[in-house]
Amino acid sequence: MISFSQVSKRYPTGHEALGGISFDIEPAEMVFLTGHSGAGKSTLMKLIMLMERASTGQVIIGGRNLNRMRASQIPFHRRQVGVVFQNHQLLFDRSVFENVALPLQVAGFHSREVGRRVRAALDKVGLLDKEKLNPITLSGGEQQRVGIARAVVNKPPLLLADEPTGNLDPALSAEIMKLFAQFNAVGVTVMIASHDLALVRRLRKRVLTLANGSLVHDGLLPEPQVGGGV
Ligand SMILES: Nc1ncnc2c1ncn2[C@@H]1O[C@H](COP(=O)(O)OP(=O)(O)OP(=O)(O)O)[C@@H](O)[C@H]1O
Repeated sequence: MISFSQVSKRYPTGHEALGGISFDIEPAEMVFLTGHSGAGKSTLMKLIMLMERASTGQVIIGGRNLNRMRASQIPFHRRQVGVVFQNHQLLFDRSVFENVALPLQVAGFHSREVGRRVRAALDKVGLLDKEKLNPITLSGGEQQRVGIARAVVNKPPLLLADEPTGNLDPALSAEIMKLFAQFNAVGVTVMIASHDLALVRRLRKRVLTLANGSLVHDGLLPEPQVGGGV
């Protein structure tokens, strides 16, 4: 589903955010992306969304080579990739329903189909009874759920989340991760950037770790050493 082959990204400032990264993620895998601040996590996700282009190397998403993708094909590509941000980027002058409906309206769905799909997405994140509310009246965890419903409403095969639990307490963070795992269980490929190593470790999924733009670990995180000795 995601294939990076010797991918580097140098910004116009001259800063190399990623240097020679290679990895493959199969359809329906769930992986975490970790690393220090500035390690290159957001840059890697921006390459997948085609918000940035690789300087060298090859990025293939869902069988399509992004290096060769023309500008006219980018909207179609973006519809295949649901994105969840830390600050969820909801519109506070619209209802929960309207926020989740946006991607479908942009894609030109008929209003009856929009209603059906929005309610299905809100049901999946447990917010069906809040559709008429303004998201500003919701808790942080509920707002993040609205962001997730919006990301999955047109059923993308790939879901990316950049620090989706950054502002949430541990219990809410675990709930949000459970939601991602549920989407993954029905076949969605999921990639989540997170600083929360304790939470990531508990979920026992593959972890890609970046340091200064290089991939320094790929696999399960080792269990923490407790107490030392034996
Ligand atoms: N548009 C840009 N122009 C120039 N440099 C950039 C740009 N975006 C990111 N960088 C630099 O590239 C490096 C990687 O940034 P990136 O945002 O990918 O890191 P990150 O791992 O997501 O960090 P954080 O966890 O703090 O979000 C940083 O040194 C950053 O300053």
